[in-house]
Amino acid sequence: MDHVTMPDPWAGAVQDIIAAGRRMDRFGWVPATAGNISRRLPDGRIAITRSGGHKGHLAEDGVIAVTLDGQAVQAGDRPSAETLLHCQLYAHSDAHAPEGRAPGGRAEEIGAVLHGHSVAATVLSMLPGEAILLTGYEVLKVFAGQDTHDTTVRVPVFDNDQDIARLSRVVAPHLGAMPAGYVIRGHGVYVWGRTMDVALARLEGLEFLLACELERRKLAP
Ligand SMILES: CSCCC(=O)C(=O)COP(=O)(O)O
Ligand SMILES: [Zn+2]
Repeated sequence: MDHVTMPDPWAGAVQDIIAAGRRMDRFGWVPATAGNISRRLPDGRIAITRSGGHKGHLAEDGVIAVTLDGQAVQAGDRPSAETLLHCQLYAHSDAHAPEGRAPGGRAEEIGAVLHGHSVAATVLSMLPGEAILLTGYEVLKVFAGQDTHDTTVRVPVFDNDQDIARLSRVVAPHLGAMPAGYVIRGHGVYVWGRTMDVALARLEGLEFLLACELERRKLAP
């Protein structure tokens, strides 16, 4: 009988995260040690980047496991400083996902979360206001529930806070109503998806639109 090799879920998650970090680095979205990346494991735990490393040059030991409440599985491991922002998205999706569908941008099953620090997200979010409005762009259709350019997608902007637990409490009431993700002021974006590929596509879409918006405002301030 042929020997069948079963895929190793941990190795798969680590490779997804390493590849995502490289892709984000190619676009310049993870400068220095910025950004963090996570993926859900089949047992409900989360694979997430270790704090402080360069996310474009991750090795296998740059990814560690945490529980859904953000505790490192292995004592002494230091997960991303922003782990709680990832965990709250997974926990919310567990509590609300209607079988993985996301009509109208409502809660969906979340399998991967990405955080980057692009120039466009950083600069645009320093302008006053509680949201960045994206209107009329074809690429808006990359977001769940959007099927026309003829619409406005609201990307909430939350004030930055070094106290991540407190920041997560500010984000909490908006969970399930952010089809494009959110931005932390002067800091960067959070985007998620059912799979790593979906999360990456949405991140590329959002970053493209933020870059467009930055250019547009330079032309017509
Ligand atoms: C130099 S970036 C400051 C920290 C940050 O915002 C970030 O995204 C990276 O933090 P981590 O602990 O995940 O490495
Ligand atoms: Zn950050």
